[in-house]
Amino acid sequence: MIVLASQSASRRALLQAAQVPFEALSPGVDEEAAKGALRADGLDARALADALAELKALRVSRRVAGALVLGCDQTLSLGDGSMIDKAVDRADAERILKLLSGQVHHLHSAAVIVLNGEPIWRHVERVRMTVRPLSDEFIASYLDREWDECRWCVGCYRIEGPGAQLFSRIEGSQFAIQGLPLLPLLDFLRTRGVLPS
Ligand SMILES: Nc1nc2c(ncn2[C@@H]2O[C@H](COP(=O)(O)OP(=O)(O)OP(=O)(O)O)[C@@H](O)[C@H]2O)c(=O)[nH]1
Repeated sequence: MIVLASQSASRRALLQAAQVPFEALSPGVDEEAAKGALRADGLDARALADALAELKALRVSRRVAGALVLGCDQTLSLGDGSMIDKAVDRADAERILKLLSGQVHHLHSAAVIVLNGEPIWRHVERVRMTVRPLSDEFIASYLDREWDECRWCVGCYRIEGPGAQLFSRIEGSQFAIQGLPLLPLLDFLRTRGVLPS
């Protein structure tokens, strides 16, 4: 059994589908405040995802002595290294999708496992995402259908849903896009006897 320090339905679904025994606890982290402080320290997108994943796992680890606690986070970076946050409203989602249109961006999907307050494993997977050129009409119709679902997703897309229509190429793991670098995590869990080898 592991503890997932997350409120993400998508992360829970990934672990459930892979038959990883877990319980989920909310990390209770003010992510925006933490993100602001870490970015002020100059962390890039990859390091930021790793640090936030660790923070969530550490926060829950204090409450569950002896448990393997998994924290996760995702960040999205453009070619110039600038980062995109989750859309605050539908107009912001339109702005983001116009920014991503016809460009390559990277999604950084981090996972950290903490045991008794000590990080013992971490993995950040970078997925290279090529968005095809999107017309304003397509973006508007896509958000008409998908805004209520994709608003919780960094990048305004659910790759396993209509988000697939945004891309001409994806280089990396779909698991990592949906929420966490699953295969490296399963490798680690096998070494700990949580999963059968
Ligand atoms: N279903 C689905 N979810 C996605 C996709 N891309 C990103 N997400 C979700 O978008 C969210 C990214 O925000 P985060 O800040 O990393 O996580 P969160 O949802 O706030 O949840 P916590 O783990 O509690 O922080 C996660 O829940 C991801 O699982 C996707 O393509 N499909």
